[in-house]
Amino acid sequence: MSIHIGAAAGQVAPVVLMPGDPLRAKWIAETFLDDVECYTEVRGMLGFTGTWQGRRVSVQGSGMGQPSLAIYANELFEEYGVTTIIRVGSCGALTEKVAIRDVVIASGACTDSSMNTHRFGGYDYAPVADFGLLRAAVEAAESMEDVTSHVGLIFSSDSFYSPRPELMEAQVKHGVLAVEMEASALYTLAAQHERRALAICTVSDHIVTGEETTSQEREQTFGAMVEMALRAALAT
Ligand SMILES: O=P(O)(O)O[C@H]1O[C@H](CO)[C@@H](O)[C@H]1O
Ligand SMILES: O=c1cc[nH]c(=O)[nH]1
Repeated sequence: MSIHIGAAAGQVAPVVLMPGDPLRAKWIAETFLDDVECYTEVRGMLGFTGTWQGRRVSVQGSGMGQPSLAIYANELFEEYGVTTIIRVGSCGALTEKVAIRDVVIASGACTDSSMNTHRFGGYDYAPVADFGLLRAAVEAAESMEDVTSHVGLIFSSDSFYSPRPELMEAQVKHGVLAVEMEASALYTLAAQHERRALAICTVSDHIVTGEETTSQEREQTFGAMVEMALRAALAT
């Protein structure tokens, strides 16, 4: 057991899907996996292992924000030998190029977080997705007819309720498609540990049009990104 994950050695699979919401983790495990066991309930941050098309896969909630995700990603990489983490999150669209419920596959993640400022002593660092996972996710997305997907930059913010939303305008002018709160830390930690990571997010809120989905929809209806993630993780 690690401090924040109550699993014994071997209970976590090498491939982990990671939603922020622990109840989305439960829904994913119950909906997509066979032979599911819950391996942790520590702090209510649920984790499950099961099989998908005969291959072992885990689903672990990360909580909200980069400090929380970093706790789970560090423990999964360092104490459970996890090789691959794919975040399956929700996000807010920052441009009308992206619609509510579209899926954004994040090639890279910008951030306002001090975590990387601190880590790199003020130098900029460009957190990017694992290329093999990115390519496999794009190939999976291209074969799925009922979902529109986009590949590009996202913004991992420390604030859901931003005190200075106008600062996002420059990001959008430089190609950022959507905002969420975890991918930058995930990509950085995967690079540090020489493991693979990708973030795939469904648009739950549209910052331009004001459209939004309900809590229940965020928990239980973003299945296309989960299928993409499973296909990407296990194709490579
Ligand atoms: O739905 P999840 O995966 O939690 O992701 C998004 O939703 C949360 C905010 O509501 C943040 O964690 C953000 O990144
Ligand atoms: O607007 C949004 C929606 C989901 N997650 C975020 O961080 N922001």
